[in-house]
Amino acid sequence: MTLPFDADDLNRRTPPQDCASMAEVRDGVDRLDRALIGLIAERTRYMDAAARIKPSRDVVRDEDRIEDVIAKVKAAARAAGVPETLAEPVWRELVERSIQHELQVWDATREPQRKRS
Ligand SMILES: C=C(O[C@@H]1C=C(C(=O)O)C=C[C@H]1O)C(=O)O
Repeated sequence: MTLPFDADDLNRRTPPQDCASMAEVRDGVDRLDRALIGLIAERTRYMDAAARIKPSRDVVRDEDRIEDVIAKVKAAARAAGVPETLAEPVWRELVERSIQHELQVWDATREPQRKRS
């Protein structure tokens, strides 16, 4: 499997501790954002797969799995030195938007009579 972003593009960034100008800082942020979008794009393809696999619209939103995702992200954030106060709200929003996407895909790929009325 290849990485879902251009590693050469990312590798051209100046490490944060070596940045001497805001131009270098912003170039590094822009390169990371492109990589993050690539990762979020692939995360979204898993939402498409979930919409294909789940048997009913009622199970698109799974509260236990949401809390499992958030707990794992908080642990990963702690390990990586990312403040939980940054990671948790970002992921809660990402999951909510992902569920909206999954619901749209679920509806678009089912027969009209099986859609929510
Ligand atoms: C992809 C799923 O569907 C939803 C989306 C989730 C996510 O963005 O990680 C988590 C829970 C679900 O409500 C899933 O159930 O795993």
